[in-house]
Amino acid sequence: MCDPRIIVALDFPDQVEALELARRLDRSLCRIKVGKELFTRAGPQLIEKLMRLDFEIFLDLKFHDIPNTAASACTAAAALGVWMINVHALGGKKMLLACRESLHQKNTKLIAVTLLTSLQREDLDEVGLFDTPAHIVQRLALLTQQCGLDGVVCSALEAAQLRSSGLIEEFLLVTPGIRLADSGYNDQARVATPRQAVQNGADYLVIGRPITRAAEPLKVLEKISREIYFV
Ligand SMILES: O=c1ccn([C@@H]2O[C@H](COP(=O)(O)O)[C@@H](O)[C@H]2O)c(=O)[nH]1
Repeated sequence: MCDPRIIVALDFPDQVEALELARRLDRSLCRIKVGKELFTRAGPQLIEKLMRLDFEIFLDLKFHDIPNTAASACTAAAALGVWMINVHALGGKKMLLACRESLHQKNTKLIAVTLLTSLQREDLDEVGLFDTPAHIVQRLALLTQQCGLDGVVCSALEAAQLRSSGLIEEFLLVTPGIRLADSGYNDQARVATPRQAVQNGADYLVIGRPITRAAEPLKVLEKISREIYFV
């Protein structure tokens, strides 16, 4: 199978809308991300339905809990046969190690969210993290790699710096906060265009509303795929 770099975030309140949109996409050009809202409403049956459409699934539940609970949740998520799952790196080293261990000999990729792409410097100050997003992302990415996970979620703005900071080449950088030159930020803060993201070294681009809210989602997906193909 080819390795499409675009992951379409299906943030919908019900599975009818989600499946309808998925059927309009081209599975050779994208994977699908199912997040908290859709999974809470539609559950594991939806994952099966999307996999029957031949999509690989990133189940984006961002587990963040004590090590035993987070690790058990990872085991349960991976048992659904999804391509990728995630946890929050701020859960700390013991949690990351327990989650990694819980997926021993499983094919599911495990990545960790560094700092949400909706956060900027002032938001970090408010929760007592007195440093730049770039520094915090860097520290959390190194910790995640040391714990043996497959990669991190970060913004594309941090990707170039991470790539030149000694992370192993195979370590995956998965970047949400992707915005087209003519689309608004919505609730995102640390954003980049698809082209900038790939130039900066992102492996996968998570794109929701710019595709799912477009009048012709497939056309936007095809356009972005062409834009990043030769970068
Ligand atoms: O740091 C993060 C982690 C996850 N996300 C998720 O990605 C998509 C982005 O959707 P857009 O509509 O393109 O903004 C969404 O599902 C988030 O939950 C993120 O944005 N940032």
